[in-house]
Amino acid sequence: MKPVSLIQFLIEERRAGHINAELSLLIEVVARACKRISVATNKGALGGVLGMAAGEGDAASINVQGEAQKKLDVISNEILLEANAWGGHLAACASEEMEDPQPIPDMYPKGNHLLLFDPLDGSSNIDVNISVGTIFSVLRCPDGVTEPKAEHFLQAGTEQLAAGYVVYGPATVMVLTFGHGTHEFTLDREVGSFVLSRREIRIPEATGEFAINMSNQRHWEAPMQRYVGELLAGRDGPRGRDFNMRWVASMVADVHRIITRGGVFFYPLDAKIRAQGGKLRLMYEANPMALIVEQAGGAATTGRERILDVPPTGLHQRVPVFLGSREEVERATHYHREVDGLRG
Ligand SMILES: O=P(O)(O)OC[C@H]1O[C@](O)(COP(=O)(O)O)[C@@H](O)[C@@H]1O
Ligand SMILES: [Mg+2]
Ligand SMILES: [Mg+2]
Repeated sequence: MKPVSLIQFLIEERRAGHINAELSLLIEVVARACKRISVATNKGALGGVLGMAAGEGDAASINVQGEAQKKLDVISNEILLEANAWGGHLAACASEEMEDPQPIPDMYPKGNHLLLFDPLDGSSNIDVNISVGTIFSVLRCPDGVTEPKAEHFLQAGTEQLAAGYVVYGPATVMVLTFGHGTHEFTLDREVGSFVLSRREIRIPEATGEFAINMSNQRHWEAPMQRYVGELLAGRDGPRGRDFNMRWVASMVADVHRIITRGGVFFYPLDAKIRAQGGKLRLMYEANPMALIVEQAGGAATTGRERILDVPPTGLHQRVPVFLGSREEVERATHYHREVDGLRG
């Protein structure tokens, strides 16, 4: 079969009426920016991009989440902002690395879309040469809004027009959805273009593999203790089978494994992070991943409700995340809802 490039795929999606020309251009621009991030991550120590970003004096730079920034967090953020500034496809961008949304400069034409991104996900892994990635989500700019503020980004995940991630691993791979299936593209480094490698990905409904940071176990809520306890009990426990465990600590890499061979990923609420609502960010981590996973036949909840239905209250809002193979997400969610006295 003849290879299908990302550009050809976008034309097909336009013809099918799934996207318009402006959204197609936006995705092309994001893909181009991600190729540049891929080049920067691939250079590793030789590119001078490893280590912490410099802040005041000898201190490391801190982002809006109070987390120390890696040099590549800052570089990836700048690549995405710069690439998207002038194309006329966006009204504003919002990022994990910026407190407030960044409007498109007045000197450039403005479009009707809002782009949110986690420019470098799993950045604690960058110095040890483990996969990292970029996550993005596209929303429509509300009608009549010429200078979008944070409140204009606060739309439920069901409103996303597109969602995607790119994993910078042994191969650079983009996974994309417009709400009509989830598709994978692999970067052909010689040619410099993304090529369709899997169309209409399906996540198996059942799985024997889970991903969670077990070091937080003592802080989890009772239903999470119960659920994981049953998995760990294996063949002799109530589930009557053994389960395998994996944790990369790059959400993109963990989700990509699930998209490829099934599995389930949890970043639950725990006593340490209860006050902030969870670890992962709703608008540019949980929502795009939830749409990608649902479009591949999987499920995504906060442990209590569907992620895509969560009403957003802040640009950097955090939520618990349960996603992947439907049967396990539903079982873990049921244990939580049961304890809360909820049905389902
Ligand atoms: O270090 P922990 O607590 O296991 O958390 C790992 C999680 O944190 C993240 O690294 C958060 O993303 P950022 O690197 O973008 O802040 C996820 O990719 C990952 O799943
Ligand atoms: Mg992240
Ligand atoms: Mg990040």
